[in-house]
Amino acid sequence: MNVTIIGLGLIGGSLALSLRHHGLAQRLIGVEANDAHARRALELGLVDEVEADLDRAVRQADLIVVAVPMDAMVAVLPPVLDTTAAHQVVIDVGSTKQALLAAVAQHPNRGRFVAVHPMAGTEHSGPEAAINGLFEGKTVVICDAANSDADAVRIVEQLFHALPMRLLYLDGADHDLHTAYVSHISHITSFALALTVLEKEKEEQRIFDLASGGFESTVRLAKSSPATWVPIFRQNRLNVLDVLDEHLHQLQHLRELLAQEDYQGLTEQIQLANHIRKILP
Ligand SMILES: NC(=O)c1ccc[n+]([C@@H]2O[C@H](COP(=O)([O-])OP(=O)(O)OC[C@H]3O[C@@H](n4cnc5c(N)ncnc54)[C@H](O)[C@@H]3O)[C@@H](O)[C@H]2O)c1
Ligand SMILES: O=C(O)C(=O)C[C@]1(C(=O)O)C=C[C@@H](O)C=C1
Repeated sequence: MNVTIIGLGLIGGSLALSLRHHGLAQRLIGVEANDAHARRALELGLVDEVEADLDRAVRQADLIVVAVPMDAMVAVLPPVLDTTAAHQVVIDVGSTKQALLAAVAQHPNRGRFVAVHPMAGTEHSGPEAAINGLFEGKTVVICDAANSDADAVRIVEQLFHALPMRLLYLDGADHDLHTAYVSHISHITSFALALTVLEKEKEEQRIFDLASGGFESTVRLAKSSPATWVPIFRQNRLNVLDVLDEHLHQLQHLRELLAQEDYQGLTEQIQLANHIRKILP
């Protein structure tokens, strides 16, 4: 397969490495808005060439992957589909789905598009962040598969099985609800934790000296880029607000138990939280 990847950052770059590693891509063509990223992607060997003209890049590929931030995704996908022919397949890798699916719902080439979300990533971005093997053993969500052509879905299923990834099928609304409840809220809490510590602990050396596994593991996501996360929060605003209200309630409850010296109550809440061990052993 010839593959065109639009957006040569963490996810586009990692997918390029995985496709190459598994012998799934013969020729890899990149499209990248940031010249420095384009140059670095070529130096790192993520793609064979970078094409400045979007239409030309799309026409040369069997598979087109759109791997740009969610605000750009909604702008880029319709023109990509305008150029897509009946033998080609287009996928996205976006973290939210409803706005994107709505943007192409009436497109005459909608059937060639398969909405895909690999549940794998890191807090880093750009071509330097690309990792071979990032997707191995992880889940990939395929959304609203019934609205894509059956042969396009089959090609995408074979591709992700080969990486290998576990396939999960959801409709766009369920996808956005459940990713808000698990993934998006985790980023909000980590940003809030970093802001809290930076506000209270003015001596940065103290943060450096005292940060151990606990702080490192809970603050890791706060290193993530606003260019990735603001568009996600914007497109999934209502679901994120819903889960954020619950989170604020939980924080308030824990605060009240401590203020009231209700240590039995705190024990019970921590035991309830420990249930997560059964789900994620
Ligand atoms: N970061 C994660 O952990 C993660 C995981 C799964 C899915 N995603 C989704 O994958 C997509 C890409 O995220 P990422 O983490 O790889 O971001 P990234 O910032 O690492 O890479 C995005 C790249 O797209 C480029 N770009 C932006 N607009 C463009 C345009 N119009 N045309 C061409 N290139 C353009 C940027 O310059 C950048 O190099 C996002 O939609 C994100 O929601 C991210
Ligand atoms: O592990 C991380 O650093 C991630 O942010 C990956 C992560 C997540 O688990 O929330 C982030 C966004 C996605 O759309 C999918 C995966």
